[in-house]
Amino acid sequence: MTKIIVRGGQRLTGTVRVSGAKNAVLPILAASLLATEGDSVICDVPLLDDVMTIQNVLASLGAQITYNNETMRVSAPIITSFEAPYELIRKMRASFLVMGPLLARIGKVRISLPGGCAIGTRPIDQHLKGFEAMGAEITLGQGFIEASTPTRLKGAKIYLDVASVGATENIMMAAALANGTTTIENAAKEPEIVDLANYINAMGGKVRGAGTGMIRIEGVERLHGAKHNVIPDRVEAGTYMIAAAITGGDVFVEGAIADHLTPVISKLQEMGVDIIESDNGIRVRAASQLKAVDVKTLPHPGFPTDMQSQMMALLLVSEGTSVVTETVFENRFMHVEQFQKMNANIRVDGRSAIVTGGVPLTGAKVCATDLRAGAALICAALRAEGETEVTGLHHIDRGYVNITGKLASLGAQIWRVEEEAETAAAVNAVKSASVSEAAPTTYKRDKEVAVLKVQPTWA
Ligand SMILES: CC(=O)N[C@H]1[C@@H](OP(=O)(O)OP(=O)(O)OC[C@H]2O[C@@H](n3ccc(=O)[nH]c3=O)[C@H](O)[C@@H]2O)O[C@H](CO)[C@@H](O)[C@@H]1O
Ligand SMILES: C=C(OP(=O)(O)O)C(=O)O
Repeated sequence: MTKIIVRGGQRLTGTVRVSGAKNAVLPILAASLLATEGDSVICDVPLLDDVMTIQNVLASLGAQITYNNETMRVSAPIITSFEAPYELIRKMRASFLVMGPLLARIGKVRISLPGGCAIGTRPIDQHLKGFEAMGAEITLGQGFIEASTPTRLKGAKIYLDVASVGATENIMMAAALANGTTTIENAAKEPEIVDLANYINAMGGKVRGAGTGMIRIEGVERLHGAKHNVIPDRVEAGTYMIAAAITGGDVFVEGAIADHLTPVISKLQEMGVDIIESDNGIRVRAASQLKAVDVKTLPHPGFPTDMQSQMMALLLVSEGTSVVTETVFENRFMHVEQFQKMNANIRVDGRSAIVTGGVPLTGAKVCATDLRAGAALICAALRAEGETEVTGLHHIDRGYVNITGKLASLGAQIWRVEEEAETAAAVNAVKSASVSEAAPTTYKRDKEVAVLKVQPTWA
């Protein structure tokens, strides 16, 4: 079985560079479907399994895509299908974000209910409510959603019952080409929403207020391709900050934007970690003895749920008792059972986990139950006595570029063992190579000859 092996006890030092943000690049690539003319050139695109999945989704809909040197070029003058392939949509939550662009661009879409990390029921009612308010007719059945609109979508006033990141993004993209103005109230405020709005505006869109709870989108008739640099991944940055702190290390997280990490930084400071912010990154210096703190996850600018499990790893080695409360997803404590295999003292009580810190962690065989759980287990393993084997790597590969190589460069004793020796050579070469060395890849649809142009019904 493919696994990561960590031998704990090394203090991390040095510099680690943060890649482009997964949760920003995925909606941005979906939004590139909105451009009827010109190529989009997206820079700082991380080499992640989720990025491969979204580019395959785009290719299946008719987009032409190349990827080289962390730059993805997307051209979608013709949309050839209104049906997003089930086997891709079920892999990843963000693939559902093609629904808004397809509805806006061609007025028709058939898509399955999305997959993604199994951290809760993750309904999509707020996305659908938004599209319906804009005039889409939606039918659901047998795990599929079909939506269509006989005319261009209409601008609407939409209030989200929950400040959903995905619903805000999907509606924002649909509204960009709608007839009239859309307002999204109780919109999500995450930095990834702002990045998407900046990209849509670079394409000729008119989005105002992104980053606040009220976003106003004036629809335009057409959008064009644009060049855009993806923001650095705040969750990846936060993960390396925790990795540094848990080993009592001294690490410069290059590219991390402190403004995007305010709640994480402030919790680390409360625990006694020294944080030095600068224009091009964040330096993390940790004492060997840290204090317990309570943490409650909330939508941005609250403490991010995507950092909850990594923070729990750090609390395991801090003096005192902490209460970690998860309010965003109802099933995001699956890492607790895995931590317990490493001798952690944690008790779950409803939406809270009570962590008794300071108990020595020991290496164990553990499994990544979701993406961030996997990262958190690696963090804990860096501190644990002895060797830890982490399996379930398909989760980690969705969201971390070369995590073993990056941690090893900081002095961690960590390596990846592939299932079969032959695949090891190939996979490691791709994962560890700087992306600039990777050959450009062109993704094309299988049936290039049978191009079916899907015209909007109102064209
Ligand atoms: C690809 C991506 O960007 N993923 C992120 C995105 O996921 P995602 O966009 O799926 O998360 P949401 O913000 O939509 O979910 C937040 C909460 O709202 C609920 N909800 C959501 C939509 C809806 O229609 N109805 C509803 O009830 C969800 O079940 C959840 O309890 O934001 C999450 C919250 O910061 C992060 O953990 C994910 O990493
Ligand atoms: C939950 C996450 O991703 P997704 O929404 O794609 O499942 C995550 O990035 O931590």
